[in-house]
Amino acid sequence: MGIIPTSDKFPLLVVINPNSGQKLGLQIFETTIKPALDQAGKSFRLIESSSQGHAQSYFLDNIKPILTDLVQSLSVVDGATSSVTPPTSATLQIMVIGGDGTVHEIVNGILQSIKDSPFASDMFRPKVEFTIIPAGTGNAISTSLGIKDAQDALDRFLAGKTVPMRMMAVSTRSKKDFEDAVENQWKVLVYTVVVNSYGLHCATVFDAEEFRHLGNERFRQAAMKNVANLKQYEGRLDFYGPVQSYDRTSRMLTVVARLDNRSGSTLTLLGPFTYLLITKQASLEPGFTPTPLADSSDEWMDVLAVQNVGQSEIMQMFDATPNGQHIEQEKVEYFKAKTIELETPNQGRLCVDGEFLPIHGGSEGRIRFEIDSDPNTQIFSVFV
Ligand SMILES: Nc1ncnc2c1ncn2[C@@H]1O[C@H](COP(=O)(O)OP(=O)(O)OP(=O)(O)O)[C@@H](O)[C@H]1O
Repeated sequence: MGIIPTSDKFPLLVVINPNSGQKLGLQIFETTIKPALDQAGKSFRLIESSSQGHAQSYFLDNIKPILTDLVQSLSVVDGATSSVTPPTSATLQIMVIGGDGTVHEIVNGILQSIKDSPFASDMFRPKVEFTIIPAGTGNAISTSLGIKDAQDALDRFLAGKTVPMRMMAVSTRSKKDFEDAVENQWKVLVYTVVVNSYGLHCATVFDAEEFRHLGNERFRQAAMKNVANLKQYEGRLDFYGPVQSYDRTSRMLTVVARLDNRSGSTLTLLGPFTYLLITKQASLEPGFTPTPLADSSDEWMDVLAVQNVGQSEIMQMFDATPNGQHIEQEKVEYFKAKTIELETPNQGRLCVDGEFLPIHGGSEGRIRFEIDSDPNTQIFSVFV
């Protein structure tokens, strides 16, 4: 199913998740978004997600025909020879009325479809510009960009300035590739735009599903449940290549490792971890800024690590997260890195943008996190 442009401008794709957050997506569209788009003369096509995974499968199935139509609408026809010159790039605009989970699904649907295909190559590479109308629960991406509400997001879209929205690639190795020591054995399982977590945060997100009816409060309820029954999560974190660390004395990031040396790790944290985040966003919800130095556009992943602490240290950390002051606390470690591997001795669970991945344990079950630098996947930007 393709899209026939209704004008010389290709339509904006408006993806609504009616189930996000307080379920206000359709109302926000009708009262705030549609009148403004109509007034601006901006044509659009509405895509309403009907179930979990629908936005991802929609883009997996439809992004190639959509890009084909987009390219056709931009191709230049030579009047004399009738030859057609297709563009080497094309910009697709997607407005999401929903939360981070919907953005995550769209990104993964698009990349699953076009990666390693002629739709993302040196000959042709699309650009995808997101406008995120915050209608979810956490709205981490919007909150981190300082977007206050739907009207603010809309105003930024109409103003037209974008910045790159970089992703993290989460990879594993198959048992066979690991045993055969196959070169380039890492396979990307998923791309994440918000956060990968292990330990207390992951357990909290997992348990928060049962409190979904409580809105944002569900994370607090689930966190308190897990703090009351605090566990330590065994594992080691190996950093490769350049690493920066937050230095509490100078209150600055300092270089720990400069080399892009992939032969050995440049820093190791031996755990066990109470709390571990690897993220691209400063805030995960309004009033919760665990990685205040994160920038969704830069070439780093921000790491917040708290190793083997008790309830009082964790509560002290939570108390200081609204303004990011927890990074001054002794037990809180903060890094910026480009390639990280997590190895756990036993099976475990990883949270990737609100979804869950099993960790198989042992060195063959290592999970790699990388700030993705492939130009064929770094195609996303966001209006700011
Ligand atoms: N029509 C639908 N009914 C039920 N669930 C849906 C529907 N459409 C999408 N979903 C699922 O809703 C989930 C949550 O979506 P989303 O992330 O947009 O909102 P949120 O969880 O409230 O916000 P945030 O991720 O910002 O905290 C996603 O996993 C998505 O797959």
